[in-house]
Amino acid sequence: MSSTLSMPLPASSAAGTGLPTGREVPRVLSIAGSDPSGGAGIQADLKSIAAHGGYGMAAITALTAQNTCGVQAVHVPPAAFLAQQLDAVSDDISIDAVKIGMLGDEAVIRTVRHWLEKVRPAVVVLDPVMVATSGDRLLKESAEAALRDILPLAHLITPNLPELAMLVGADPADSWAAALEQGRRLADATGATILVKGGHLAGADCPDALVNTAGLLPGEVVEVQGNRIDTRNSHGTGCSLSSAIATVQARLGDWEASLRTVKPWLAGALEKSEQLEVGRGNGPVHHFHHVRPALAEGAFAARLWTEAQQDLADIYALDFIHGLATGDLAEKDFAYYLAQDALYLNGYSRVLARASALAPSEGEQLFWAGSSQQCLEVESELHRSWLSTRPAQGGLGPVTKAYVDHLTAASASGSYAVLAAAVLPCFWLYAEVGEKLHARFLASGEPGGHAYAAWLRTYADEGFAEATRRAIAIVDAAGRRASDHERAAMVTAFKQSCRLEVEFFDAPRLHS
Ligand SMILES: Nc1ncnc2c1ncn2[C@@H]1O[C@H](COP(=O)(O)OP(=O)(O)O)[C@@H](O)[C@H]1O
Ligand SMILES: Cc1ncc(COP(=O)(O)O)c(N)n1
Repeated sequence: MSSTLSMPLPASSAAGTGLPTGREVPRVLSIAGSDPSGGAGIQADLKSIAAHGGYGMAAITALTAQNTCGVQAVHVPPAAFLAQQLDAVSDDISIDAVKIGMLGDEAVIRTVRHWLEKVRPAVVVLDPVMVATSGDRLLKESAEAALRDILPLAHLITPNLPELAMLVGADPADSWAAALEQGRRLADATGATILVKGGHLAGADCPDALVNTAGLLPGEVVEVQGNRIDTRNSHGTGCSLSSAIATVQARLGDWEASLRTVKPWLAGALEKSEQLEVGRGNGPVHHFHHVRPALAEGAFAARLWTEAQQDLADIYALDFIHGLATGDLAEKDFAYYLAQDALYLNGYSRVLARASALAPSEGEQLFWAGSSQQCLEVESELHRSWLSTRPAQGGLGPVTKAYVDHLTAASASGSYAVLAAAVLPCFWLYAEVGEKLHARFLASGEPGGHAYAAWLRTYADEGFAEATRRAIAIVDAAGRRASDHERAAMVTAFKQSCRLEVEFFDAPRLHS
């Protein structure tokens, strides 16, 4: 073991205070090697930093040619150029946290050491990278002593078990207790906090622990439990963990809280790693597993429209629609349809009023309130004109009741988004069918003796078309804001209404 281990360099003053920078977006510098396959090194660091809301920077210590199967080559550029990179950053930018990864050789370590002594960043996390997951060396054996010497300049050191063993000059720990004991020894020797990681142990658990023997933590050992994820995609876990914890520490100033934030994220990144399908070996983790892809404007409405296509096709195939178009529809069927429409509109108006009550903005509140009023006006117009000359057709029909019940249930769900999705088909499908029927009527030369000519002309209402466009835009925006769960409920409510639109047009055949 290096003699310098017993003579730790003084850590920077901020190390002990653990004061958070309080910055919303910490500026985090990774000093590490490049992994062109994107899973480890600076590439993993920049993703991890961004995944935790930091602003990532990177000074490159070494270039590697590697992929998920192993390291093919390592090129360490002149250390003087690394010094230039580091100075370029620190001369211009306040750095809230530094993460140090692969250092490569002694000259690089010396350069980083001088820079750390000069700049004294408030948070320094050092991952003593020596050997890649694939077993390839990333630090020259001759540089191991120099690496030990730089450790006291770090506030947190994050060795895996083989690295921990090497740093304390012992055999790799074969139990968690032995690993913690080695962690204590390294904490004693460096004055830093050690993150002892359970990744290389066997068993269903995968614990990590912070170890500090200088009284910086609530206890000498602070353990954070975790379950072992069954995956071989562990390429870059150490890099990802250390840069994530540096970022969160810069914001929180509390190592335990930072570890408790980062560990579940890393577990999720390991769990979702399969989704990436990167490489044939030990694949990378999914750094952004927690970020849902944003839906583009119109994308959710487009999805709903796709869902509605079968119901639209079913509507066009109905005898009722066919009869309305040709004028051959039995008068009693039409009368039944109108009477049910009037009853439906009354219930629909109440549900739209509820949408108005739940609306998140005054504009939408006004839209639904206006639509609700419009419904009642159309209803009374139906009674005044079309229904005044036709005998009453009994009470509430079964489909009308089912439709109004469905909408009422959607309004009782309390979700504005679900309610808006449920009321949309009455705008959208009705406008679509009306426009088609009207166009067909015009194309046929508006035959004079057509029994439903006056009704078909009412379909050419630009005001209703405009209201429909607005309703679609409102539901689209609500869908984009919604959680996955709520969005799925919106689709279900929308589809149910589409189905009921089909049944509503078919009801006269069955119930008149
Ligand atoms: N299979 C796994 N399931 C859950 N967490 C893991 C797994 N493997 C590693 N980890 C976690 O990933 C981090 C890195 O650990 P480790 O694999 O020991 O280090 P390294 O990547 O440096 O070899 C630790 O937080 C560890 O607990
Ligand atoms: C450039 C670089 N830095 C670090 C590692 C170690 O990562 P891991 O041991 O997690 O594969 C690596 N493979 N490449």
